[in-house]
Amino acid sequence: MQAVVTCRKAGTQDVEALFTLIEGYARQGIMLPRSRAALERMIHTFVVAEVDGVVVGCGSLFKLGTDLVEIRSLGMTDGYRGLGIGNKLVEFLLQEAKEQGLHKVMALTYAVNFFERNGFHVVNKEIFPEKVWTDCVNCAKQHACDEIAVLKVLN
Ligand SMILES: CC(=O)SCCNC(=O)CCNC(=O)[C@H](O)C(C)(C)COP(=O)(O)OP(=O)(O)OC[C@H]1O[C@@H](n2cnc3c(N)ncnc32)[C@H](O)[C@@H]1OP(=O)(O)O
Repeated sequence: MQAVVTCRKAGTQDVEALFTLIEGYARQGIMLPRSRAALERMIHTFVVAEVDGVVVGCGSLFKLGTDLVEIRSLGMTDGYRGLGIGNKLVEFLLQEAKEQGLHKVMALTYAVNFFERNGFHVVNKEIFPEKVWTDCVNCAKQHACDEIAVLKVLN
């Protein structure tokens, strides 16, 4: 029987799964760490992907301005990468952004090809307002950021 993949908004019952997933990538320097308390506070910004009811991926939308939002904390658990679930999560996040009336979606990432396949293009980091960099104070690489900025403008 084929596995059922679904995307949905996260709830407080997902905090532990999100914490574990993000912590794993934070240790590899791919994501910023998020405490359980912070996740609880920001849970309304998160979406999750489930396979047969088990959380295998997540992503979040962080509002940066009246029309600009950032995709953050996007990742799959081991064994679930490369199965098209990331594409589904991004689609879901873009739909969420649209419903919130936000038409410019950006991300800072190393997975540039993945975002390009989802209709984003590489842009100069300098085009974003100062506000974008609020989270960077928590990043070990803040003075040597090598992530690439990508942007998608929604119709
Ligand atoms: C803003 C941020 O949060 S950036 C952090 C991004 N997260 C990470 O780097 C964590 C590690 N990676 C992952 O968790 C996942 O691989 C993700 C989120 C990047 C992509 O999710 P997946 O489910 O693996 O991607 P999916 O299977 O939908 O792949 C879609 C396409 O992107 C490509 N792709 C997937 N991951 C990557 C990557 N890291 N770099 C480049 N291309 C990629 C795939 O080859 C695939 O191409 P295809 O459609 O021609 O086959």
